[in-house]
Amino acid sequence: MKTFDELFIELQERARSRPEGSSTVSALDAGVHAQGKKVLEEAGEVWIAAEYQSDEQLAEEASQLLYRLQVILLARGLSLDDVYRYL
Ligand SMILES: N=c1c2ncn([C@@H]3O[C@H](COP(=O)(O)OP(=O)(O)OP(=O)(O)O)[C@@H](O)[C@H]3O)c2ncn1[C@@H]1O[C@H](COP(=O)(O)O)[C@@H](O)[C@H]1O
Repeated sequence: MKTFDELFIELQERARSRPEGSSTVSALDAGVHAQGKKVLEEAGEVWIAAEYQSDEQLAEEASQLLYRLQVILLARGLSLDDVYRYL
């Protein structure tokens, strides 16, 4: 189990060290267009899960949306503090 902040630190480390087989490295290399499509895809899956699926499926889709959101922030060089100051 990890928190949103802990995941972001982990992804920053993946971006820095670029380990073989990392999903994050592949997603970063795919570029902003592909990253944006993933954010939209996962957001749609969250909506579908909320309307038609189980609590567990909703939670899983939400985790994927959070991951994809972090990837797009990371690719742009933003930190979580850049976002938190608007909360
Ligand atoms: N939380 C995630 C995570 N969520 C989603 N994904 C990626 O997203 C893929 C699933 O996306 P798809 O679009 O294929 O999913 P889908 O077909 O829509 O699947 P469903 O939504 O229908 O279930 C997975 O195979 C992963 O590549 C993730 N990849 C990595 N992480 C975490 O990120 C950290 C670093 O991972 P690596 O970079 O792979 O080392 C680790 O803590 C991982 O657990």
